[in-house]
Formats: sequence, structure tokens, C-alpha cells
Amino acid sequence: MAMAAAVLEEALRWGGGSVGDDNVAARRAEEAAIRRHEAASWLRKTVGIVCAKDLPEEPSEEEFQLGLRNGIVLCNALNKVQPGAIPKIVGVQSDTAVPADGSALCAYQYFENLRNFVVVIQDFGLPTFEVSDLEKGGKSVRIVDCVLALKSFSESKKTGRQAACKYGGILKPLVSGNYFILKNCDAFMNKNARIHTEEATLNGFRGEQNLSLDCSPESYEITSDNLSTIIRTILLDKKPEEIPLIVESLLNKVIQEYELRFANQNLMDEEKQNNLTTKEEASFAVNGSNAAQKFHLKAEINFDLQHKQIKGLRGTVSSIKSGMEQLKLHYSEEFTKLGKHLYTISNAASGYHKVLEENRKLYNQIQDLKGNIRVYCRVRPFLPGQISSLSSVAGMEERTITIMTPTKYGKDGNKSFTFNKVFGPAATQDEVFSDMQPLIRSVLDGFNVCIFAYGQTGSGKTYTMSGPKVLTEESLGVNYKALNDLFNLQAQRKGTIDYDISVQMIEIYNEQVRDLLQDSGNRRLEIKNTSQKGLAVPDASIVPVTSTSDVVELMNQGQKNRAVGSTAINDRSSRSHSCLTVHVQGRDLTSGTVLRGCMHLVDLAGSERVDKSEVVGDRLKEAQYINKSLSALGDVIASLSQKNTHVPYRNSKLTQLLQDSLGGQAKTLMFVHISPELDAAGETISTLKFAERVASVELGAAKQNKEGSEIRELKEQIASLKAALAKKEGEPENILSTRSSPSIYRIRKGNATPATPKDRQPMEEVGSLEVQNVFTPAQKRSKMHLLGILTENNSSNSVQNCNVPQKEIGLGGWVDKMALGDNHFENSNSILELEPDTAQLPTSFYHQRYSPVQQSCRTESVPSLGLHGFDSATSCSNQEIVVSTMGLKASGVANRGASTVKKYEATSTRSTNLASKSPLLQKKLQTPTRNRNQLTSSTIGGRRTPNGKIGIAK
Ligand SMILES: Nc1ncnc2c1ncn2[C@@H]1O[C@H](COP(=O)(O)OP(=O)(O)OP(=O)(O)O)[C@@H](O)[C@H]1O
Repeated sequence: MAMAAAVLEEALRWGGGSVGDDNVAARRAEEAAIRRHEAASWLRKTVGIVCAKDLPEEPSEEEFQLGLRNGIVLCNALNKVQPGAIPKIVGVQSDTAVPADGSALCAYQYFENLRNFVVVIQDFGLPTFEVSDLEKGGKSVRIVDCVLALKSFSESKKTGRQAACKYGGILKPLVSGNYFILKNCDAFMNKNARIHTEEATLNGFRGEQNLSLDCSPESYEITSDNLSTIIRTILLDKKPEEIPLIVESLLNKVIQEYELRFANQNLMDEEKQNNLTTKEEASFAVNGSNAAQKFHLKAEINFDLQHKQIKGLRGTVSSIKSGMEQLKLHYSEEFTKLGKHLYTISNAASGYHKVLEENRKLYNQIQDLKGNIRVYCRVRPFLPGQISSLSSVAGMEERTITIMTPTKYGKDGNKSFTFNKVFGPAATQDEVFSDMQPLIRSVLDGFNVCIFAYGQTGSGKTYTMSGPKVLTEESLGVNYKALNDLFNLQAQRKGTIDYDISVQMIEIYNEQVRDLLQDSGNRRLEIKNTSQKGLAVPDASIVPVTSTSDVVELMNQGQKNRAVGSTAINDRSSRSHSCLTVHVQGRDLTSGTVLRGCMHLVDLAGSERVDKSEVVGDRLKEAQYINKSLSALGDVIASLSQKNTHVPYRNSKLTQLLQDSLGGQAKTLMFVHISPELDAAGETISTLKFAERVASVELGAAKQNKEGSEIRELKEQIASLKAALAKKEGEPENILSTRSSPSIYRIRKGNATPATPKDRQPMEEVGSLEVQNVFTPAQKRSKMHLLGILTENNSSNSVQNCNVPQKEIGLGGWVDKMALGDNHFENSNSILELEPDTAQLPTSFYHQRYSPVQQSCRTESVPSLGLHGFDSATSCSNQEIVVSTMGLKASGVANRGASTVKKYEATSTRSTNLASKSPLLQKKLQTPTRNRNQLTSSTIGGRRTPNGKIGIAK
């Protein structure tokens, strides 16, 4: 459009020049001269004129007319462009050379040449001129146009581009893409083109549209030059006053044409894209004379095209739809298949898990049967402050852990260890607990259990056993979770078994045993090694617990009393071994069977390299004690794994405490802890080696501590008789043995109230009171009757051989409960309180208490009681029981003693009958008396049971 505007502007100026503008006239003349020169040059070049004087290089108008007047140059040029176009040129003799003087020929002959030329030019559709234009005063400009058109035609022929037909004129640069394509445009190609255009212009383009559009490949380009020529041609003969009107009309026309062509161009592109058939194109060309028709046609074509496109789109949509349907179908089939596959896999997986679970159970059973110490390994995560760091743990599986070793430990730099279970750094407290839950639960079934945490300092023992410093529900350690679980089971079994649960908490600090549930923690305790069916227990406070909050409270108190110090490795390093002992006693409400279990939960102090932990002073002393006791534990383990007959349990308080747990009385689990740091690899390897040795120790199957009601009653009667007899005989050793019984403090929910010395009374004092009250004459008769039977049968050890692993003296236990109720114990604390110092008496002291003479005396006076079956500790505790009971009665509950007595009478009779009727029992009662060592060593085994009852740990 810019181009057209420029051309028209120029045309206006050009036309406007006729209004008297000299400059324009001069410019017009100049332009005409340039064009003439261009035409003459081309002709000279084409026909080979080198120095023809009648057609100079830059001819004037007249020279131009004269030079071409004979038509020979024109015809020759035409023949050059289109050979043979004019077969005969008048005046040319034998060659195409122009005759030196054209005047020799007559005007008629020359006219012949010009006529032939014009006819051919017309046939070519190029602009022509009149013969008169070659005369002086004729319009030489037409001849120039014609020649330049021929030149353009020739050039386009040469280049093979028909489209580039220029009609001469000054070349102006083309605006890229802004040229139009015309085909045989009437306005330009017909011989009447000029006239038509003129008419159309003059009529205000009321007539036929002469500028036709064609899109065929043979179209010509219209450039600004062409347009300029066209406009000039149109305006050539116009009066100056007509020119603005014509230009305006032309401008409108050009704009319309431009718009139409622009639209058509786009359409053409679309059509091209959609492969319009040649036929459609032809029909378009044929019918396209009228712009409206063309437009209509194009609209129709467009519509058809769009219709086709829509159709095509519809087709595509429907094919996509059907494709989607197929895909959907395909996917749903795939999903179904996948579902089935998943189902099979999940079945297989659950089957696999079942098998795994089964395997685990079987494995545990084998472990139980073999009595192996179970070993679980736990890896502590890196601590938040550690800029870590390389881990020494090279790999972990369900049961195997591989450690990167310093070269001295393994050739390939890795060493693997296998345990019952390995817990990685990400294992939660719940996961850890759930794996050991069945073991813990077996306490309620009458088994002894010992779980101890071992590992170098800072490796996470306290975390596993108790939890972190700040406790949350998730982070509660094994101790809390274990008791919580026991309480849950206790509640679940309420209707069938009546459980009593109580706890003790001690620490071994610098080889001294301390009661953590006592505020002072100063009282030094002894660990009672029962060496028989129970676990070695300290004679520390035993506190009944009924809920987790009780335990939390107690343990908080215990932890407060525990020795903790800061070292370079752990800012809260436990400087002592702590042991939470849980006592469980259950009575089957239907059968009367008593189950008794005991569980040690031990958090050992960590082994440490004093150079690393950088300890000095007290810390160093503690570390030395810790290392010494752990090395004693190592000796015990080494001895056990080598199946030595002598096991050095007595080398430390720790091994004394664990003696029963490591000696076959318990199901034992060691939790070995390791730190992940690479620089701890040395300690880790030695810890794991130790743990492997522990895992190899076979203790034999642990037994259930269960006793039937009848046997229990028998034992109760025997115990009471024995006690009464002993009391009656007033042996001084009874007093001694009473003094040696464990210190028993009553603490309610952490409110430890140890009895003051003022409250304490020697038991023998009240005991002497009780002797007269405890048995009625009828009881005494009954007792004598039983004694007689037992003596007659010379029975002893009977109960032990009846496989009664642990004995609770019913008189002290159940009778207390029945006759006196719990309140009684609250009141009786002070009475039961013993001299704290007695606990510190050396073991030899206890050994001495039963001199051979005394022993024989006991054996004489009591042999026929058959008490030895319960172990000599029973005799000690029996006395305590009597004393205690006497004490209780002396405290003002004598009335209720009647019911107690009744029970004794009844059970005595029953037992008598049983004893006389049962050959098996009688036979068992004949088992020889146990040796003195057994007696003496176990006389310190008496202890108070959870409810304040007094029992004997065996
Ligand atoms: N599994 C764990 N997850 C998160 N933190 C842990 C874990 N185990 C231990 N820790 C953290 O590591 C630090 C040391 O743990 P802990 O005191 O239990 O070690 P320890 O073996 O009892 O040490 P020591 O023998 O010196 O008493 C503590 O800050 C503890 O909270």
C-alpha cells in the first residue's frame, strides 16, 4: 500500500506539473530523455548498432523518431527477442544490418515494417504506438514505452521468469513482498488496455473491473515501476484539471484492488495449503471476471473449504474419540490384569510374611530350647551436632551388620557380624520394643527375663532402655513400654489371673549397690543370689505399681538418684549400671496356680577408653570401676561360651546381679549398641565381637515358675509348721536370720518414706508375742499330725522335686492378704523395718549363722518337715514370715487371726490326706536332705513380695 501511495503521489506530482509547474515539466522532460536513452541503448545493443548516427546513444525526441522511422531497427530488435517474429523486413538485404541510409526506401516500404512490428507487438500484448508517432510532433513517448516493454519481455524471456515484465521506466526498489501478481491483465495486456483503463477511469470505474486478478503461475509481477507506467499511460492525454479526479478514482481503485488482492493472497495461500485442485482453480479463473462473483466464488470455496475442514475435523475428533475409547478399554484391561497381578503378589507377600513370621517364631523357639542368649544390635544415628561424617557401618540386613574395619581387623576392610536382629539408625523405639515384646510378656507366664543394654559410652543404651532426656510418647524406652504392656495384659486377664506387679530399682556404682528408689541412696545393699529358680535380686525397696504413671514417677525418681556425669563423649554419661527389676506374681483364679516371673532391665554403664573420654578425678575412678566390671562380665561370658565348670560370677557386683540371667534361670536378651562414627570403629568391632561371643552362650531352656494350688497349700502348711516349731524352740539363729532378711520399705507412688530408726523394732520382740497367738490348740494338733506323717515318711525336698521352681510362702502372702488386707501393710512398715546395717554383713556372716551343729540341730528338729525341698532359704524366710505374721498380728489384728487359723486347719487336713494318699508325693518327700552349702548360701534369699507379702526368692 505504501508503494501504491508513493506511485500515486508521484503521479499526482507528475500530473500536477501540467498546471504550470516548470520544475515538473523539466523533470518530465528529463525523465523522458532517460527513458529514451534506455530504449535506444537497448535497441543498439540488441540489433548490433555500434555507431549508427541515426540512433545515437542519447537521442533527442526527433532523433529517436527518425532513427526508428523506417521500422528496420524495431523489426530487427523484435526478431532478436522472438526469432522469426517478422519474417520479412523491408530494406534489409542479406543480413540484419541496418542500411547506411534508409532514405533509399520509400515511405510505403517503411510503413510495411512498422505495421508488421506493431501487429506482432500487439500479439504479444505489449503496449503499441501509432505510425504517426514516428513523425515529427508524434508521441515518441509511446514508442519509448513500447521498446522498453519489449526489453522487459526479452529480459523475462531470458531469465525464464515471465512474471517479471517491466514496462520500462526508472527502477525503484521493490517493497519486499508488496507486489501484485497479474495474469494477462486486460488493462495492460490488451491492445485496448489503455483505452479501457482510460474509459474506466473516466467513468469513475463504473464499468467492468479491468484490473483482474489471477493466481496462475503465468502471472506477472506488478511493481511500483509498472504501476507508475500504468498511471502515466492513463494520465498521458488528460487535461490537467481532470488529473486529480482520475488520481482519486485510481487511488480508490488501487486501494480496493489492493485489499482484494491481499485477501485473495491469503486465500490463495490457504488454498495452496489445502491442495485446491487445478479444476477448481480453472473454474475460478474462468468465472472470475467479476470481482463480486469472484468474491462470492471465493466465499463459496472458502465455505467449502471450511466445510471440508470441519468435516475433516469431525472425522479427526471421531477417530480420536474411538482411539480414546480403545485406549480406555486397553487401559481398563491392563488395570484389571495389573490388579490381578497385584493381588497375586500381595497374596504371595502376605504368605511370605506369614512364612517369615513362622520362621521367626520357630527360630525363637529353637533359641528358647537351646537357651541361647538373644542378641539384638542397634546402631545409633549420628547426633544432630555431628558434621558427619563417614559411617563405619558398611551394610545392614535383617540379621547381619557389616562394619568397615581398620586394616588390622580384616583383610578386605569389612567385617560382618550376625545377630538375632539388627536395628538401623532409623529404627524407632516402637519397632525395637515390638520385637522384644513376646519375650517381655513371658514374665506374666512365670518366666524370668533379663534384658541388658551393652555398648561403648554414648552409643545409646540409656536411649533404648529409658529414652532420651526429654520424653515423648514415641520416645519412651523399653522400661516404660514393657511395664505399660504388662499393665495392659494384666487388665486383659483380669477375670482369670490376678497379677501383682512391683518394681525395684538399683544401681551399681563404684562396686556398691545402691537403692535408687530411696532419696538418700546411701544405704548399701546386697545382691541376693538365690542360685535356684529366681533371679538374683537386690534387697532394695520393692514398690507395687499399678499403672504406667506409677512407673514414670518412680523411674524419674530413680534416674534422679542415678550417677550421671559429663564426659567428652557423652554429656549425660551414666556412670553406673542400673537395674530395674520387675516382679510379677499371678494367681490363676480358677486353679489357684501361682505364676511368678521376675525381669531385670539393665542399663549398663558404657565401656570407655579413658584417653578418649578425657576423664580425670572422680570420673576416672568411675570409668575404672565400670571397665573392671565389664571386663568381669567378659570373663563370665568367655567362661560360659567355653562351657567351663567354674564361672567367675563373684568377681563383680554386676556379674553377681546377672548371675542367674546368664546362668540359665532366665530368657536373656542383650542389646548391643554401637556408635556409627568411623573413628569409633575400633570400639565397635570389639563390642560386636563380644556380642558374638555372648550370642554363642547356650544356657539351656528357661523354665516356668509355676506351682499348683495343692502343692502350694502343702508348702504353706509345712512352712508355717516349720516356723512355729522353730519359734517354739527359740533358736538364736532365728533371730539372726531375721536380722538378715532384706530391708523392706514401703513406698507409695514414689513417695519414699523409709522408716526411721525410731520406728523400727527388732522382729524377734514381736515374734515372741506371736508364738502364743498364732496357733490354737487345734492347729497345734493338726500341725503335729502333719509332722508325724512327714516324719514317718522321712521325706525331704519333696516340693522341689515336684518341679516347683519358685516358692512363695502362702502364709506370708495370701494369708496376709486375706486376713489383713492391704491397709495392714501400711501400718506394719515400721514393724518390718530392719537395721540397714545388716545388709552390709559379709557373706561369711551368713555362712556362719548355720554352724554344722545348728544345722544338724535344724535337721534334727525339722528334717521330717521335708522343708529342704524348698531349699534352706525357705527355712530362713519361713522364720521371717512367722515373725512378720506375728508382728502383724501383734499390731492389733488378732481377731482376724481366727480366720487364718481356720484356713490352716482345713489345709492341714487336706494336705495330710494328700500326703498319705499320694504315693508319688510320698516318694518325692523321701529325697535326701540337701547339703549344708545350699542351706547356708540361700539363707539370705528372703524378700518381700509386691503386696508387702514376704516370699522367698529361689
Ligand atoms: N536411637 C537414637 N535416636 C536418637 N538419638 C539417640 C539414639 N540413641 C542415642 N541417642 C542419643 O545419643 C546420645 C547418647 O545416648 P545415651 O546417653 O543413651 O548413650 P549411652 O550408651 O547410655 O551412654 P553412656 O554409656 O555414656 O551412659 C543421647 O543424646 C541420646 O539421646
